[in-house]
Amino acid sequence: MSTIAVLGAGKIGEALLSGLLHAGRAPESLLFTERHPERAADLTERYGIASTEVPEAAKRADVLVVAVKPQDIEPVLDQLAPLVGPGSLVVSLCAGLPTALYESRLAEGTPVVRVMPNTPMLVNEAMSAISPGRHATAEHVRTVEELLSSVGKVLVLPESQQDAVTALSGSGPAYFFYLVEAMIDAGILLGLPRAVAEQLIVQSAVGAAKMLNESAEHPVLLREAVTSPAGTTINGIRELEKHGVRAALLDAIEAARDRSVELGRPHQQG
Ligand SMILES: NC(=O)C1=CN([C@@H]2O[C@H](COP(=O)(O)OP(=O)(O)OC[C@H]3O[C@@H](n4cnc5c(N)ncnc54)[C@H](O)[C@@H]3O)[C@@H](O)[C@H]2O)C=CC1
Ligand SMILES: O=C(O)[C@@H]1CCC=N1
Repeated sequence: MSTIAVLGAGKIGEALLSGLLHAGRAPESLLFTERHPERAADLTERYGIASTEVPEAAKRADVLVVAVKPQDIEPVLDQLAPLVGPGSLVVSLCAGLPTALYESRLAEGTPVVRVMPNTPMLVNEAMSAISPGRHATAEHVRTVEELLSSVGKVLVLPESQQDAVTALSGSGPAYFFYLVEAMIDAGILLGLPRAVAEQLIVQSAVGAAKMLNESAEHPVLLREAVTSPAGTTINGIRELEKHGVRAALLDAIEAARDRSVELGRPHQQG
């Protein structure tokens, strides 16, 4: 079995490690590096996965997954530069960072694949979009596709779409959580106990997600089926429209896309 090293075991790094274990990978086939020793010790205790340093990770792993914040990439590139080459496979999970950045800093011919996953990886329901860089072959793409398929769904897309993907599915779970949080608050406003409001809304979200996933019908039709003539739902919809919630979502996702572009800008070539 191949060895995978995650460089930077924060929220998404942990989600990947945990998801891979959940999918049946042996802890011995996984490694991670982490700059905070207490965090590293905690992860090793919880998951039985060993932490290491970048040179050891580069030596032992077939796949090096970079999962540090985009703002922390420079020292990682400096460390990787003398250690990786065409025989390695570098997978970047970093928002905004182009494969060209890695290619310009690592040995000529180093294959790089850019991925935008999301935290539902923790429960095997990730949505990941993957884009090969200049030196990544179909085989490299297959390797990354296989890896991420074990923790959710995968699409292979051109890298030019990665900033939009980041805004939609990378950040998307946060917007659903935000909506759920606001709806629970509404339950509190109406006088329901918090635990009851939570159960009502979370199960409604799970049910709605399942219908979206399993029904062949468009979301508009699913919504219409809940919206009875002169019923309750349409009164709520009128308020959502009055408050411009649809436009707010368009703006929010566009702003997230813009930030992804901005995160990559200092590293733009030429
Ligand atoms: N959190 C999310 O939902 C998603 C995050 N991402 C991307 O994943 C990357 C990580 O994001 P998060 O996990 O949220 O951030 P985070 O801050 O939770 O994790 C980053 C981890 O990297 C460690 N780190 C930083 N520099 C290091 C170094 N030189 N060596 C070893 N460890 C180092 C930090 O100590 C931290 O634990 C970002 O680039 C982000 O754009 C992508 C998709 C979703
Ligand atoms: O907020 C962020 O920058 C990261 C990337 C996508 C989701 N979380």
